[in-house]
Amino acid sequence: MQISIIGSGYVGTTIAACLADVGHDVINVEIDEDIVESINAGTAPIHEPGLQERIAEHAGSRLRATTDYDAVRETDVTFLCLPTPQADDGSLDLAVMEAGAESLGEALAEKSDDHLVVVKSTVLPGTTEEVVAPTVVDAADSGADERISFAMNPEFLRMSTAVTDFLEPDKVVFGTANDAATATLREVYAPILEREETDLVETDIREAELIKYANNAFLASKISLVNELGNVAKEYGADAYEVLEAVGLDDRISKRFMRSGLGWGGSCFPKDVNALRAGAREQGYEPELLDAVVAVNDRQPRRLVDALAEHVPLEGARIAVLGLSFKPNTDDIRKSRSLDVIDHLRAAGAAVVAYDPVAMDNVRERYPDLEYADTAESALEGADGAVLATDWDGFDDLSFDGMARRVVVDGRRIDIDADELEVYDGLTW
Ligand SMILES: NC(=O)c1ccc[n+]([C@@H]2O[C@H](COP(=O)([O-])OP(=O)(O)OC[C@H]3O[C@@H](n4cnc5c(N)ncnc54)[C@H](O)[C@@H]3O)[C@@H](O)[C@H]2O)c1
Ligand SMILES: O=c1ccn([C@@H]2O[C@H](COP(=O)(O)OP(=O)(O)O[C@H]3O[C@H](CO)[C@@H](O)[C@H](O)[C@H]3O)[C@@H](O)[C@H]2O)c(=O)[nH]1
Repeated sequence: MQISIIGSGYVGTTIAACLADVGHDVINVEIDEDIVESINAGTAPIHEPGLQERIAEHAGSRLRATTDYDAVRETDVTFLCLPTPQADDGSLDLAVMEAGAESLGEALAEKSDDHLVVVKSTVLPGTTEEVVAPTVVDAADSGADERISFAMNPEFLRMSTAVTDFLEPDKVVFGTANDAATATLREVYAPILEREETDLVETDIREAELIKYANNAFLASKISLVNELGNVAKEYGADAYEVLEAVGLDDRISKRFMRSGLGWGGSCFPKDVNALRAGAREQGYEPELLDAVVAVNDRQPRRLVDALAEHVPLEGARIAVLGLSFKPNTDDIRKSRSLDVIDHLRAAGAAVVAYDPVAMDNVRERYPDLEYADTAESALEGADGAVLATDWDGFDDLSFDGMARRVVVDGRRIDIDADELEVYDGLTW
């Protein structure tokens, strides 16, 4: 099938490479020329396991990239993978979606065949039908509403496991308004739907939009509850990890997403929970539980720095922060809790030396004056204290010998050898 993908960021690039890998002809339409060049040269523009080899294999044949929207006319279906960021007041900012939808409509004005536009971006109920569709249709010529149809297909992939999550999902959700759209989506996903483990949910567009928010709200709430229980466990001197491991044996609860600590960050949970809160309020409903979910999460970095301050006077201290990405195996630092930790440490007068295996270039743009170390051990050299902020592989095997004071506060319950440490403290245990 001929597929175009508008926006080639974390989602657009990943799904383009994966759809090419399962046999489709895919073209990425992206405004950033560096990304376009990178894909066409066979180089992944982001760090994501499994992506580089797929882009290298298919670039120039089944996978191409361009800045020119006219390319969509050669395709049967277009996926919109544009950002849907958070506005200053927490609500959903649709400006980029609207701009992309308009460019798409203008390009489709000159296509006489039927075309399916699929919203892949995370958008609140009503957005596909009330914002995206009219914008595309208005920008195309008259009669466009007869030829162009719309669908919503939320994406559940996670950073760092994006390729396998897309190719081997628990579920695929098609929100459509007619059978032809469903049939097209079935064709796109045919190789993925062959897997027995993948459930297919076919529903209306509005439900598909809300399924994505409900999914993320549920997971973020689960982690905040786990963190609240962890904070209480620490007050009692009980080990939250032992407690929650036992709780997770109950099938209804499950063992997954039970790791307490610094809390959730990333490009999705924060903005999506906030968009849902703002959307609910707009509809006249007070989302009190979701408000608390965010409040608990926002407190964790401060709690970690307070815990460190109990062992090390922070003013003038040299503190190593290990792990800067919002989770391991990605260079994505969007809403990373590590950055909040750095802000609190600097506000308390500490000199921070930071290390991350892949995310330092991204952090450097935001903190050009921070000291960066080439290795975790060199960050620890001479430090008066250290914070473990992201649970990267290899952090369980660190030597703390070079520290001036061997004080470590762990925000992620990494299995380190704490025997030689002066102080080993955990955020929630
Ligand atoms: N990142 C994730 O893990 C994830 C997972 C599921 C869903 N989502 C959702 O998918 C959407 C995209 O997220 P992302 O993380 O890939 O965003 P991103 O910011 O990484 O990528 C968006 C891309 O769109 C490009 N772009 C901006 N305006 C454009 C335009 N007018 N025309 C063409 N390209 C344009 C940008 O240059 C950028 O490369 C969001 O709605 C997000 O909530 C993200
Ligand atoms: O037990 C846990 C699990 C996760 N986290 C934190 O939660 C955040 C999010 O982690 P994860 O969900 O693995 O990563 P994302 O890539 O943000 O993926 C989420 O957000 C995506 C974008 O919407 C969705 O597609 C995914 O299904 C959803 O899991 C990270 O900061 C993790 O450190 C914890 O603190 N404890």
